[in-house]
Amino acid sequence: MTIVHRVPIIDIAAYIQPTASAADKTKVIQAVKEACSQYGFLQVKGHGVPLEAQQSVLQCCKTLFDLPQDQKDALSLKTSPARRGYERIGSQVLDAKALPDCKEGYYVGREVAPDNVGFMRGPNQWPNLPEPVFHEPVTAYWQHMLSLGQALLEMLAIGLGHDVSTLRDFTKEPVMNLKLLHYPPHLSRDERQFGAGAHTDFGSITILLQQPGKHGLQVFYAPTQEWLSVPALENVFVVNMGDLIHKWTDGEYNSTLHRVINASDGDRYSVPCFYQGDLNATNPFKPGAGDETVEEHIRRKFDSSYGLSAK
Ligand SMILES: O=C(O)CCC(=O)C(=O)O
Ligand SMILES: [Fe+2]
Repeated sequence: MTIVHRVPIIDIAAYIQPTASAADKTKVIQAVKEACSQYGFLQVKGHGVPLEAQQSVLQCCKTLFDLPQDQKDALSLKTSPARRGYERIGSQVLDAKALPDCKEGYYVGREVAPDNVGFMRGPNQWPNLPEPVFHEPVTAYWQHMLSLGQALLEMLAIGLGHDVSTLRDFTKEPVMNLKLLHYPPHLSRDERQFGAGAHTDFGSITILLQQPGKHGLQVFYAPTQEWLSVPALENVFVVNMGDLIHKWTDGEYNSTLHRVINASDGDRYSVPCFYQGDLNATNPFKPGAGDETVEEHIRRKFDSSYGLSAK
């Protein structure tokens, strides 16, 4: 019998609901742990993020990327020390063996005053759109991701046998950035062209919202050397482990290669949320081990993917 491998869908409602029994919470945590070890990826439902908030942020993608090119270029992330703002199609090379990615993107994170600027810290570059059209739905979605990110990290920590309190420094003032993404229709016949080249994510965890029905994400499953397609399902988030969690758990939670080829006829929008963590934190699971900080790790990985020198 052939075994079909697929990224599991896990209902995490029992962890989030205060009234759920301890036994049900344990079951969810165990299922999450197994998915993180085997695939490095899971899909979550029962997450508590309102569907309208998801639909609104996807609409924000369309509104933003429909703006004239010069208005988008005026928000370029390359001029922002906080690494917030817009990148043109072809700006990022996620896989050095492939062509530059066929996607445009826009990073937005916690709003920080201009006098508190630093790496991934500082003001956002908001487009010239009415606040209820862009700023407000994006900010509301960011808040939902912060709560879901916290819950997921707790599940990961408990699954490894730690108390939730071990996450205190790491989740104190976490850097967590949304990336609004637009993949135009995939027209190239060049095998080296991807929407997003094969890569692992840099940070701790990524919570990805795919536009429902717009498939395109593929995850590498090393035991069988297969690329597994992860369908774009409504009200289901894709969650994956980043390089920090991989390193900090000695690979027990796997940071897995993935890539995107827009498999739909038209445009594809998606919104990954990169939960990096508090920049000053080190490995919460091995305090005092002398690891590099979150900032040192992220700066190295992020800047090299854009050809930026570390500042
Ligand atoms: O757009 C997607 O489905 C995934 C994007 C992704 O992997 C990334 O931006 O790191
Ligand atoms: Fe990714």
